[in-house]
Formats: sequence, C-alpha cells, structure tokens
Amino acid sequence: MASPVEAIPTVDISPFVSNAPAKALLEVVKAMRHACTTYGFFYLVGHGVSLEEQNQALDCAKLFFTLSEEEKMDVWLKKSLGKSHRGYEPPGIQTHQKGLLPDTKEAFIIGAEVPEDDPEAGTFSTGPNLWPKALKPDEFQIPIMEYQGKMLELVKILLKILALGLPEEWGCPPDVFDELAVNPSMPMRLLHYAPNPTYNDTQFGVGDHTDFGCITVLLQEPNREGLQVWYPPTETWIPVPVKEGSYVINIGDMVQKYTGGYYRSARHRVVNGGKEHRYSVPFFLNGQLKLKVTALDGSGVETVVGEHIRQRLIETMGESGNVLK
Ligand SMILES: O=C(O)CCC(=O)C(=O)O
Ligand SMILES: [Fe+2]
Repeated sequence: MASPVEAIPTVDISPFVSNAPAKALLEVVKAMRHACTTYGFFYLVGHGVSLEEQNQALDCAKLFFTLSEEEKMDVWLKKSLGKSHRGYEPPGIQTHQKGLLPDTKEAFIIGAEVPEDDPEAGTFSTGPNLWPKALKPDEFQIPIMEYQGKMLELVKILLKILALGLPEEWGCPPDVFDELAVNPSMPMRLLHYAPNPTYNDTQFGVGDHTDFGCITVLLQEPNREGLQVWYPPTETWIPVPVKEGSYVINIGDMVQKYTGGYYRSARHRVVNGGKEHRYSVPFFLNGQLKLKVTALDGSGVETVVGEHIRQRLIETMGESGNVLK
C-alpha cells in the first residue's frame, strides 16, 4: 500500500490547457474525478502558470508583510466598505473549532475589484480593495491583480473538468458549473505564518477546517512545511509537502453541497512551529454570490452561494464577524 503522502494524487491538466485530443482529455477527467471523490485534495500540475508568476505572487505576500503595524492597520478589515471583507486580518481572528485558540496566521485579503459607486458595493464580499499607500502599484497591486486574473481562468478550467466527471446518470450538461465563475466572489489571501516555537496542539497557523467555497487553488512557499490533510483511510493527519511549481487544490464545502457529497471537501490545517516564517497564497473561488443552486444528486437541497459563504465565515470570525451579519 502506498504511504499516505504518496497517496495524495497528482493531476496533470495540460491536455485541457493545450487543447489535446479527446482521449487525453478523458484521462484527465477520470484522474480528477478519482482525486475529488476520494480525497477532495490533490496536487495540480500542467496548469500553465509559470514558476516566475507563482514566485511573483509569493513575493507580493512577503512584501506586504514587511509593512509596519501601523501601515497594515491602515488597511485593516474594519476599514473595508460595509460587508465587503477586504484588507488586513491581524493574527488571532479566526477560530475553526471549539476548544482551539484562534489561528496565528495574518492575512491580506484581495477580492474582485468592484468600484465604490457600484450599486452592489458594500454587500457581502463585494466592493473596492484596500491598497497600502506605502506599496507602489507596479510592485504590488498590478502584479497581484494580474495573478488573480490568472487564477480565475484556471478555476474555470477546473470547473469544466469537474462537470465532465459527474455521474453520467445525473445528465448534467458540460457547462453546469460555469455560472459559478460568472462575476464571482473570489477572495485571495496573502498569508504569513510567523515562527511559533511554543507550538502546541491547541493553537495552529490555521486550525482544522474545510474551505467554504467551491474550489481553492493554494500556492505555498517552497522549502517550508506546515500544511496537513486529514487522511480518512488511516484517520491521521498527513503532511502535504510543497512540490515546487505545483498547486494544491481543495474542493470546498460549496461544491460538496452542490454535488450532494459526490466531490469531497477535505479537512486540512496548517501547523507552524519552528523558527521559520512561512508564506502562502490561497485563491478561493467562492462563486457567484446570488446564485441559488439545487443539489445535482436529485436530493433537492437548495443553497444560495453567498449566504452559505457568509454564514460559514461568521461562524469562524468571533466579534470581527458581527459586521457581516
Ligand atoms: O497556508 C496554507 O497552506 C493553507 C491555508 C488554508 O488552508 C486556508 O487559508 O484556508
Ligand atoms: Fe483551507
């Protein structure tokens, strides 16, 4: 039997990126279906995003966290418009499980850019981003927004492959998931985990959780440890070592609900002990907020995408979540 680490699948989607013949596409669909129905968690390669583009995104994360406390607080969450939920989230805000202390990570949240005069601005996860004054647009805002654009294109391909992998008897059209990515909520988080030498099992970088949205595309800094996934066959946490150039893809709760549990949302966490700083850049496709979806398995369960996400976020945010109510 493969060791748990070897058992985390790797899916190569290059046939979809390069318009390969149908037979090659089918192999990708099967591989992704296996990964998402069994684990909901896999390494993605052949995605077409260069190492240089990935490193630039990580550099943006590192750059943001060189800012002083005052500069970071100048763009903190509470300064974002209404319920738009943008900007700097200090350490110690999110708590994922009863009995755990809040996460030690700090985050800078960047969403789709929606101007202040848009009629929807200030509604949940919708509005203008907050940009730190100390960072020049061409070293931060412009490259990170370009990267966000690339992530949206990438998740559109993943949604297509997931749609093709649904059970044939459900009779879903191949574009069944496309509407999730139309004008979507898509927060991207620049994350920093400070060294935590007093690490113990009541406080984590990010505590045991599943992601709320549809799909997460996670970029991790190479040569750092920390991410672990819950592995049901052995009922243990197993490390997810960084494979440079790849992404880690998580199926989120929204896709799990939409597919009646066919695609699984996997539990994971980040353990940051040690002496080193760690950076990562997860991109979350939350989905089109006003869309009401009916579970595809015939169970009839209905979910409004934005309401599902908002509630899940409120559950983890403590006092800071009151503004989202
Ligand atoms: O930083 C990571 O590697 C993962 C973070 C994560 O799971 C999350 O933000 O939901
Ligand atoms: Fe996560």
